[in-house]
Amino acid sequence: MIRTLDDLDASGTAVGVRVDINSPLTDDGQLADDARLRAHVDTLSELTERNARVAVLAHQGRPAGDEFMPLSAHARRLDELLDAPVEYIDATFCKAARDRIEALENGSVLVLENTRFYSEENMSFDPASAAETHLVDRLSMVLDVFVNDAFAAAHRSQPSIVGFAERLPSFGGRVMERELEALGEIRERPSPRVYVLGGAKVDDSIEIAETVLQSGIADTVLTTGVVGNAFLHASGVSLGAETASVVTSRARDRLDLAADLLERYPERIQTPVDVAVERDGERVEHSIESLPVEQPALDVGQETIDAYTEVFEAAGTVVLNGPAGVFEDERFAVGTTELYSGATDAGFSIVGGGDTAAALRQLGLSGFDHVSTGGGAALALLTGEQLPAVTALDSKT
Ligand SMILES: Nc1ncnc2c1ncn2[C@@H]1O[C@H](COP(=O)(O)OP(=O)(O)O)[C@@H](O)[C@H]1O
Ligand SMILES: O=C(OP(=O)(O)O)[C@H](O)COP(=O)(O)O
Repeated sequence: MIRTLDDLDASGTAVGVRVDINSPLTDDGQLADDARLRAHVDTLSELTERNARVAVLAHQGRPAGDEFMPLSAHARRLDELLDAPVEYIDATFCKAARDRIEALENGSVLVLENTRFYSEENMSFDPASAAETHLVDRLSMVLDVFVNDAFAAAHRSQPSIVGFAERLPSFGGRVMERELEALGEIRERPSPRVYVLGGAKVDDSIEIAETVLQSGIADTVLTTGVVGNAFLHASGVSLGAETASVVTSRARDRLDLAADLLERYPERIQTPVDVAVERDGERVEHSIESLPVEQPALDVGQETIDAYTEVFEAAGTVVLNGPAGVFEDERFAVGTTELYSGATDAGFSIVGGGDTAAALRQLGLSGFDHVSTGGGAALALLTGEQLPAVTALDSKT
């Protein structure tokens, strides 16, 4: 068990809070979505209301990526979202940043610059080595305690995620606490547990399918999206050249494992029984028996939706990751809309994933028991892994 804000006497202390506000951006560098910022309001408000001096640590994008940007827009948005004053400095751990942290008034917030502007933050370290990095070493001089609220980055072993717990009294924030509570005890969630794996990260999903089936975390795996097409392809169904090419471009070396899983768990993995393609501008559905077709399969068909929805009705827990089709085009958003709405009928429903969250917002879908702020982190936890951020917090409790 990690320590939480309930265990922290925050008043007057300088608290470093690692958040994950890595967000989609518009072409001119503005925030396209502020869901991850809103998620951290509880933790940040609680600390300012308790008179802490708060230094916010966060990343945005990856080096050389389109979304590798400063955190100035994020700081402006946090200033709107929080009652406390929020300042921003385009420095992370140099003397100027440390001086600003020391000059902070109780109950105010300073957003430090993107941690990934510094090379060490883009590498993996064990906690003891992470504690020796420049970022952790120098910030530890001016911080009294550390709060990790960055659940969505908790599967990374980067200095700002795992290093501070070695140097400072460390606590999990409210997002971290809620996510671990909802996702950490997956084996204790009611059975049958059904994992619906869709989207386009085919190799990752095949590996997740293996882990959750083998460990018994999932009773059944339902496949949709490119993942569903990949399982069909692996089972020997001739989908047509276009769909096969999407599958093979997304699945580098895991299709053999998919074929193996279908043989090992024939009763526990389901693949689509029909797909939807575009013909003359219209959505047209084809049963698997009537394949191959020339056009790419862009969604699951109605019979698949019905069959999977029936599985949800008897499910204790449903975990969904990845859209069931190309939801960006409304003709092919049917599978995603119907399956995600259907999943809310299960005893307990959990959804996660960056594109999945965007799909839910775009399609106006809600009513889940837990919507995770994390994609990779949520799935790692849902396969029973312990996350590096949690290991670091745990070891110092
Ligand atoms: N049948 C399909 N063919 C092509 N792309 C698809 C298909 N089904 C889903 N996708 C695409 O998968 C993408 C999202 O997948 P992914 O990144 O794995 O999701 P997440 O970020 O939620 O884990 C979307 O852009 C969607 O258009
Ligand atoms: O957006 C994130 O992960 P996600 O896309 O798996 O939800 C986190 O900010 C982690 O980012 P990273 O995958 O660049 O380490």
